[in-house]
Amino acid sequence: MTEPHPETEPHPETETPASDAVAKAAALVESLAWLRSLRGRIVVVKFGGNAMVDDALKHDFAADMVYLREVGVLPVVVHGGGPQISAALAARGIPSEFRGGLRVTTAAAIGVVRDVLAGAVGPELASLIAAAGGSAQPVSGETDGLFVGTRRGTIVDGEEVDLGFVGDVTAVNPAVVRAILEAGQIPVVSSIAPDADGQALNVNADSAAASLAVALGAEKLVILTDVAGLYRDWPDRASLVSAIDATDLTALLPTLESGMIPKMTACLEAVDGGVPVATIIDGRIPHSVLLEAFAPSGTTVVPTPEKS
Ligand SMILES: Nc1ncnc2c1ncn2[C@@H]1O[C@H](COP(=O)(O)OP(=O)(O)O)[C@@H](O)[C@H]1O
Ligand SMILES: CC(=O)N[C@@H](CCC(=O)OP(=O)(O)O)C(=O)O
Repeated sequence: MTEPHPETEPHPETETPASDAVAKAAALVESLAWLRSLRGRIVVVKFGGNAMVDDALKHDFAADMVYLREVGVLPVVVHGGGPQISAALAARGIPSEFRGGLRVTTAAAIGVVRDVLAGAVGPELASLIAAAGGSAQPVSGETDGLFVGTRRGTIVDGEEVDLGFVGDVTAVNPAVVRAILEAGQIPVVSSIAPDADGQALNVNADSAAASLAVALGAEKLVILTDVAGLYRDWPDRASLVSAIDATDLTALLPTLESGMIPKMTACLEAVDGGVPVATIIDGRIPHSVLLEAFAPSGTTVVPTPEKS
């Protein structure tokens, strides 16, 4: 009797692969079209909501960014930090309130906002990406002219409200972000923008992500949040919007509340500025960014189709 050849004899345990292994292989094959469409393209990802304050979700997010970069997509992260800023202000006894989804930022608060975003949250996220096997570079909007901001207020119930040191990004010089991408790294951007006099302004991170996506000519803007997406008739859970075009969203914007106002305004700005698609996804789900790539979820905003 001849001895079985170790390299050609089937291993008894691998003769019938488990069905979950087959499903994994199928998912990899399925991801090919998506990979091809995004390879070499910039995807701006706004990291925020629950995913920012849950350690396991933070690690999953960092791993997703590393994965994207390894397969040739160019992720650029813009991070939020609302809960961390609120905690730091409270610890210092500095009052803080939101109007129209934006934080009223006093002279006492702006330094804390900058310390939390650019001094703590951004560097921590960059370290997590490094721990997940990637390479990331924290960069504040104040670095090398990345952002220039202009002060803004807001309208609440028809009344103009002064928000203090809060701004919109009105100019972007993405050279520093491009240099980080070219060095093979993942930029992690904090949403602080100096005005023309060098005064730091607090910019909502969704809004900063949209401005950056437009300036970089990104292929996609992805915004993580802590709901399943945009609800047309919040809080009616049956009213989740899976896709909406810019015209329809413009009409819906005045009916939105709180944090959804800057978020959906950001999506609109992105697609109006030439980004082909902006998506709000549920960051409470582990690996939400990768999952969205395989199986679209949340709310997708697209430009208004041209009439033929
Ligand atoms: N139409 C709506 N659809 C979805 N969420 C809404 C809507 N209107 C208000 N919200 C609220 O907005 C929140 C998201 O905004 P925010 O808390 O600022 O998000 P994040 O922390 O992810 O930046 C949701 O958790 C929800 O409570
Ligand atoms: C003007 C304004 O509201 N700025 C935000 C900046 C951080 C942010 O946008 O964080 P999230 O994405 O976690 O909400 C703030 O002070 O909370």
